[in-house]
Amino acid sequence: MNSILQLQAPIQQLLKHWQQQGLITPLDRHFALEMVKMQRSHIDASHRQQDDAFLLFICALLSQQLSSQHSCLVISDINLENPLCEQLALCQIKINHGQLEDEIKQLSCVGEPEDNLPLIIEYGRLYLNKYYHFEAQVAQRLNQMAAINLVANTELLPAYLNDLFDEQVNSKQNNTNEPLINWQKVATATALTKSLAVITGGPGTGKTTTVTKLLLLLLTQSSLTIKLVAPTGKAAARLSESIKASKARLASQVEQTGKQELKDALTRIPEEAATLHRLLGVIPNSHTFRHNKANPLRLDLLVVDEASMVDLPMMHKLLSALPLNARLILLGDQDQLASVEAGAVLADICSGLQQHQVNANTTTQPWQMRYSAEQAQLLEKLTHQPTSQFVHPQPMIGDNLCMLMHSHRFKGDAGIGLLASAVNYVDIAGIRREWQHGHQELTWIEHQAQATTQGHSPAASTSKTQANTQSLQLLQVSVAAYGQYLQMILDNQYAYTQLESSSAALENLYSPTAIIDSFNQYRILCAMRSGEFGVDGMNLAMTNVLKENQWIKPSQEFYLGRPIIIQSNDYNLGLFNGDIGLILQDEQKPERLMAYFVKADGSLLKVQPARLPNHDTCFAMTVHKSQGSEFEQVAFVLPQKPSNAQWQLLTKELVYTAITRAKEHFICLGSPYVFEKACQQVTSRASGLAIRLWGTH
Ligand SMILES: Nc1ncnc2c1ncn2[C@@H]1O[C@H](COP(=O)(O)OP(=O)(O)OP(=O)(O)O)[C@@H](O)[C@H]1O
Repeated sequence: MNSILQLQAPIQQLLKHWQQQGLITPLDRHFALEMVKMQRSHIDASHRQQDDAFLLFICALLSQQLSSQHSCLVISDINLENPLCEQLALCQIKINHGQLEDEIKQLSCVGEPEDNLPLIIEYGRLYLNKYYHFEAQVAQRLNQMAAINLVANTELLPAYLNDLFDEQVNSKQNNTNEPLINWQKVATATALTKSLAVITGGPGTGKTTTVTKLLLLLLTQSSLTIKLVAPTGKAAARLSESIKASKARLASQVEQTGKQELKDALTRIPEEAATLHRLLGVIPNSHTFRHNKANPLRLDLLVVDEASMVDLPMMHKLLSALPLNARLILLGDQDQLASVEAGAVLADICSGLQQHQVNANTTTQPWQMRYSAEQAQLLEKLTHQPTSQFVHPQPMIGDNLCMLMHSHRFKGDAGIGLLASAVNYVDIAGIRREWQHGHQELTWIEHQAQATTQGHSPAASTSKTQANTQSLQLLQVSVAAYGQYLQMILDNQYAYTQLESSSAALENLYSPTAIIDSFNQYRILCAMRSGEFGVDGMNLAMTNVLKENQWIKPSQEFYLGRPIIIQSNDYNLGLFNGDIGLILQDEQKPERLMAYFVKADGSLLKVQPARLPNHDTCFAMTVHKSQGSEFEQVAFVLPQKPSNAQWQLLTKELVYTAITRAKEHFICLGSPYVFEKACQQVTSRASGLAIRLWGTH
């Protein structure tokens, strides 16, 4: 018990009970006690025991919320069934829902936005002061930028837009009777007319294609300093690759126009993307960045890809460092897992377009664009697309948004796209239909009580494998998939032994980049970290089965072919949380092993294994860590019998994110019950950002 703070016996009992039941963590307890201490310093000694207990209760609830990545506590959502409420009567506390907000406002450490107090209440939400300011300032800046209209050349732009957008795509969009709209064209026009543009959509809906065309048009009009960023190194590398590919595709279209200004502008579209951390300028061992409000970034236009991964504190830092006259384009998929840290900024920005909550009975499109009459008219003038049907009396920041809804990556009847869409709409009948359809791109492996061990595959033939036999089929697939990069490593090993006798062997060597590319074709993604079917269990199973098949020799920590995922940042080495590499023979000195990583700009980073920061093996990784990456084949592993705590993590967004990491083949090891129940758990993060951007809707 805190030595300075003397709590009365019932309150001590209450705290003890909460902790024993695992309802609060030591951090929650510490935070709540600090608030009580502070309250005591503000009120006279005659304070009542109920005051302490009530404050402890509210602070424990708030702290619980923050640990679950919510930005605040929504007071009307406080559930009196919450186990924390049991035993409150011991301290003579009665919670009266109707008066709860007023009672919280009476607490001396709770204040209004302008008060310098640790807790702030606004819009029926209780915030930690710091989070309140993050949220309020992010909203203020977004609203400010959203209101800035740019002068669009209505004489020239329609012709350019026609040059770049093929009207034929419309006919493929959907088979409803709704007028077909080329949303990529509309999104480009949106970003040409607004200082802030948010272009969202699922995988392959053409976000990069659209932004490349947009940059092309902008660069025909003026020379701009443009920066491309993404939250992780992997996502930045993908953005860079996608922009290059998109430019290459655009080249022939531009050529056909015969317009020199377009040809010139195409060469000026930047291709290199950096991580957000790199852009903002990391200061080692500090949470602050070199670029901030006092030292803004030097750029005219910033494109942020994978914006769903940007958490509230990071968005705050980014917007603070953005020059006042800069333009911002956010790209991302609002349906993916929300950021690892607090907030769901992209989902909140898009929330005003939501027509209804997605639930198990919904199969209709839940989103609809929301324009002001002026913007709809301008967009129609520029694009000749019928946007007026989406005029809304309260457009708010709707004028700045565009949602792309048609995936060009997955052909209309491709299983991955159809399954992802059914999961996204929580369409259980659709999910069952897609699994039963027999799509080539989808493979279902059922968790079974007892797996058969017939067959002579390497995995099945082993007796020492520690993995549960239920995952044998998956291990066989994984051995075959990982065998590709491991074969390249073995070929290199042989070639190195031949180097002395034949210099021609050098030509046969695979580069580290080629081997890492091959490794990145396939990945096991687990819903959980721990347990037999979590990352730890699957990594152990893979290590054993690959060893028994003599692909690897894991007798020492850093063995040839070991995949590594970095778990913490090391600014000196230039390695960051989530970076993935391989232990390979050193190209210069093949007798020693080095860890190789491909960085965001495509360059290779070679590090002595002993110097690696915190890391793990990475045959399997969590779905969370896979955000921003894609693989040809993905094997998604669900737990067999989730515990109560594990059920909390099994959400629709997790399943959707796992499926959409796969480009060609999606395998799932699970049970239909767990898969479907996970899809029915739709995440919602408590925040006030949506209200600040959209008002109450
Ligand atoms: N209008 C279109 N017509 C035909 N194909 C298109 C169109 N737009 C995009 N594509 C194709 O779809 C694929 C995905 O496009 P793009 O990379 O722009 O999508 P994205 O939304 O950025 O994808 P990701 O989810 O990977 O970020 C590309 O092969 C691209 O050529």
